[in-house]
Amino acid sequence: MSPMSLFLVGLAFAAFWGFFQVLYNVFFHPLRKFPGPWLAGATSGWKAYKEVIKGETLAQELFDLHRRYGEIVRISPNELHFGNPNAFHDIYHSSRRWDKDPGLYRTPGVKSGSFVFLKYDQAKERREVLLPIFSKKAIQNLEHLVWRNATRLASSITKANVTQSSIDLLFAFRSYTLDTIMCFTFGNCVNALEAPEFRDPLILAMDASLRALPVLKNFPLVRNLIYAVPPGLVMRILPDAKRLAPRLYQVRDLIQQQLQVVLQCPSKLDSVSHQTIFHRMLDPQAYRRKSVPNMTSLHDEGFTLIFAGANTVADTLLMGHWHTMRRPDLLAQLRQELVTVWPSLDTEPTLKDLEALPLLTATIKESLRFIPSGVSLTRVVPPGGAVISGKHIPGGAAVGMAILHVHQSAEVWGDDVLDFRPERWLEDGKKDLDHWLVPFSRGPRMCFGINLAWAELYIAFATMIRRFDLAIDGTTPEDMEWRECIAAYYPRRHLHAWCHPAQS
Ligand code: HEM
Repeated sequence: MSPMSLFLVGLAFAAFWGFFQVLYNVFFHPLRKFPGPWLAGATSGWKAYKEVIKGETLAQELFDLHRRYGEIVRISPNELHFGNPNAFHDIYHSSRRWDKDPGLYRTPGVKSGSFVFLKYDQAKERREVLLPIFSKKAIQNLEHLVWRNATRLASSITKANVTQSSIDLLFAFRSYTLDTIMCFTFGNCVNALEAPEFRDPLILAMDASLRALPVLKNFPLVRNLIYAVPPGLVMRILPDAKRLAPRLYQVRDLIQQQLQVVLQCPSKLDSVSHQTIFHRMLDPQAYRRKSVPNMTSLHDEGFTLIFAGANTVADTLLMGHWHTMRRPDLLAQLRQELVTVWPSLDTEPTLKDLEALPLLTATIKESLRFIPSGVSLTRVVPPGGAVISGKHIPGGAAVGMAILHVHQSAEVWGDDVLDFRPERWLEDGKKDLDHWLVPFSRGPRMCFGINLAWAELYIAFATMIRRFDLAIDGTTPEDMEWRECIAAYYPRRHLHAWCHPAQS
């Protein structure tokens, strides 16, 4: 058979297979009775089209889809999205140790990090090893490290101020959180805070690589190819490689280099005053089975911890500062409150002092409510099915709910749900709001960096508001529109602010 005939036979076979799949999805699939756009139920191409070709944030469109189709929407042949906030607590309940969905969690191309383990048991084993370095007590003992990075952030901003430039707060906050997570986990920070204009190569590479994630999430074949084939070959065979591949590989390489710095010179760890992932993961005594995982596991854990820990905190700071700067009255009240525990700029307060400030705490909670988190954190319903939000869902279905849909539910937060109003946290009878604040998710796979995150948030908010007179430099609400790329990607001009040193 000639190559052309072979090609035509292949094409015919693919067309037949595609047709057969659409028929199955529409008429025989266990989820066929769930409502949603017809095309979404028929083919996963609908979601790919929205997320990759149109570059949309599906979570935003889902508000409209839930209004049209009800509280459960079929957004892919085997995936349901829930719109009722109660469903969040059903899916991410501590008793539900469901697998993570490979469709989403294989996207980063690593398999053995806390964030990407599909099975609860694997995640639990690793969590037991790492939890001691992320416990509340461990973080309290290391708050000086966070303060040190916040002070470095302030001094880099002050230096930039001398040249009369406003600050790119997205990259400034990401530099602060990247240095902090690197210092905690690797004991070796990249000094992103000292990079000119906060544009460290790792910051730029991590940001640019976000754009590749929707492609990798929606096209498993592409991603398997990209991760399996050596970079040089990928560059030749992938049409969009020039834009996508170098950044992805750059991030991996840079993190690998950081690991190597420590692995090749273990004595570096002697000067680190705290336990890092190296101390924990390479200690056989930390494991029930008393054996340590291989180097790939160490790399995967480092890689995912950096992604899980850096952008999330920075994006919360970004949203919080954007909204707070738009309310000068709030900024002034926060400054007043801070002065009570931080009267002279020469002596910083303690984390405990900050935690006792009601308005600061409320502002952080409200910032966490505004976190740009639109990804549906999909889980696989176990065989036999489960009841979610009062409905029976067949086993094998991927189910999830974007945090955005809990945080923007008017039913929970009231008609002013879209207003940034920290005061809501201070009003009487609003204690139950905490139940609906779920930025770190809930249940057995809930974030275990929560204590570090809160410490970073308190210390950075306090530093920025106490040390600087802040004002937005030309950023518009359109600039702040983000695209869901598993993490948030800001395609327009980043939030820029004037940060003039405050009088002591
Ligand atoms: C404001 C900051 C943060 C937010 C909003 C946040 C949010 C989340 C969410 C929603 C999850 C659940 C994801 C899922 O279900 O797949 C998660 C998991 C995780 N987070 Fe965070 N996170 C933050 C900071 C951090 C930090 C600082 C670390 C530091 C190491 C961290 C490490 C992790 C890890 C390792 C997991 C995976 C846990 C598991 O699957 O068992 N996070 N985070």
